[in-house]
Amino acid sequence: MIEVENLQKTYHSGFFMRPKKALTDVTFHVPKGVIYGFIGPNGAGKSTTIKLLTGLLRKDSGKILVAGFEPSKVESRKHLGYSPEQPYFYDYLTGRELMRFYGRLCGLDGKPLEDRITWALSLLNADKDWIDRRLRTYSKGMMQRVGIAQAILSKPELLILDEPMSGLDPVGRKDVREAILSLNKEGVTVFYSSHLLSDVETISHRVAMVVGGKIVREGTVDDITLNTSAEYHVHVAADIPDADLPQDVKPQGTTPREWVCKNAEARDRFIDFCLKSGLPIERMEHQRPSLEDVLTEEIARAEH
Ligand SMILES: Nc1ncnc2c1ncn2[C@@H]1O[C@H](COP(=O)(O)OP(=O)(O)OP(=O)(O)O)[C@@H](O)[C@H]1O
Repeated sequence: MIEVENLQKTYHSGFFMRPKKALTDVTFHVPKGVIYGFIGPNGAGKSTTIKLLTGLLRKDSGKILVAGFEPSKVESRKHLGYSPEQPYFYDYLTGRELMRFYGRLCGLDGKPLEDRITWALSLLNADKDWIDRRLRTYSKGMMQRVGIAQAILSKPELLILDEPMSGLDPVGRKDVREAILSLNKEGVTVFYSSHLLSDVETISHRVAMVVGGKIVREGTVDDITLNTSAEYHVHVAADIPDADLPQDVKPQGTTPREWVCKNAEARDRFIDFCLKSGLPIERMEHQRPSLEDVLTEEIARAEH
C-alpha cells in the first residue's frame, strides 16, 4: 500500500539558515491491510515523512508510492484519509457542520451523508452534545476526535494519522485504538505516528522506528523486541553484599533480594555464583524489553 525507499528530505528555511537534513535514509513498506506504527523521538522525521506521503512536501530523492502512485499524482489520494498532527479547521463551524463540509467534498449528500457522519462520529465516540458546538470551544481531545472522524468520512482504503492519540485522555486513547482496530477489521490499512509506545505495541502489526532521519528498526513488535537484549530478574532469599556481585548484575531499585542480570551471560554467572555460595534462588523472570526500551537504546546509540 505504501512503498518508501531511500527517501531523503532537506529543509531550506531561510536565506541565512543552514539547510536542515530531516530525512537521510528512510525505507519501509506498508503491506495492504495492516496497522503500521511509525515511532521515534521529537524531531526524528515522522511528520516530514507523513507530509511527503500525503504530497504536502516534495522529496529530494528516493522513491515513494502510495497505493501504487507517486504522491504528486492525484490518484495517490483517491483512497486516502489523512488527519494531521494539529488539524486546523474553520473554527466558527460546529463539529457537525465541519463533517457536512468534508462529506460534501467527498461527493456525499442528503441521507447518505448524514448516515456516514453518524457512523464516523459514533466510531470516534464523538456523537455527543458538543458536536453541535462551535469548534473554537473544543478541547484538544474533542478536536482530535473530529479530525480523525473527518479523515474516515470517505471510507478510505488507507488512513494516515499523525499523532492520533496526542492530547487524548486514557478513555480517548482507548476510543481511538478501538476505532483503528475496527476500521482495520473492515480492511482499512492504517499508517500512524505516535509517541505513546504502549498503544503502538498493543495495536500495530508492524512498526518502523525512525531516529535522526533514518529507519533504525522495522518489523513486527516481536521482531523488534525479541532481537534486543533481554534482562533477567533473579530473586534470591538472602542478602548479598554488593562487593561480591558478578559483573553486569545489579540490585533492582531498593528491593534487596531482586537482582537484575543485563544479559544471558550475566544470568549464568549469577546463578553459578548463587549455587557456589549456597544462596537459595526463589525464582527467575525473563523480562522482554518494551518498544520504549528499544527506542531508548537506539536514541542513546545515535547520540554516541
Ligand atoms: N519547515 C521546516 N523548516 C525547517 N526545518 C524543519 C521544518 N519542519 C521540520 N523541520 C526539522 O526537520 C526535522 C524533522 O522534523 P519532524 O517534524 O518531521 O519531526 P517529528 O519526528 O515529526 O517530531 P515530533 O515528534 O516532535 O512531532 C526536525 O529537526 C525539525 O526541526
